[in-house]
Amino acid sequence: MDWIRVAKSVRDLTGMRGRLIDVTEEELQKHNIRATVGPAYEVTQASMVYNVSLYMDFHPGGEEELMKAAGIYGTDLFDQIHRWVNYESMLKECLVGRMALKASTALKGTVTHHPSVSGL
Ligand code: HEM
Repeated sequence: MDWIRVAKSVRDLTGMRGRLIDVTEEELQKHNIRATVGPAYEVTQASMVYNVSLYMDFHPGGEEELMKAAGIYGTDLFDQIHRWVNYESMLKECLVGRMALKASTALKGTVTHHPSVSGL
């Protein structure tokens, strides 16, 4: 069966029962391995987070390549290889949520190192 048919036929592909979540940095990093039951997450453009566990076996570039972007912000790698690929449509059923914005992310490298706010 091809990927599109699989994606359409599997009920609750992400295991999230249709719920979308805000994925924290910590949560994303936990999913950097391919688990048999648990998901491997991948982030692409617009900070969407996808569960690519099932797609893994269908990726024309292979599992090893796809796993390079698991658990991290994978957009740059993705774009270097195939900017033209319509991941949004291909992975529609695999969407887990969006990256949660952390207050400290915006401050990283600047205010966080200031002695008066070092507790951040
Ligand atoms: C996250 C979602 C991704 C999707 C939906 C996806 C999808 C695809 C598709 C549709 C192709 C075939 C393109 C064509 O023949 O024109 C492809 C090929 C390929 N992908 Fe991905 N990809 C993803 C991520 C990645 C990442 C992160 C990497 C590398 C780090 C990667 C590496 C490759 C390589 C090397 C090929 C070429 C295989 C070949 O032509 O022999 N892909 N991918």
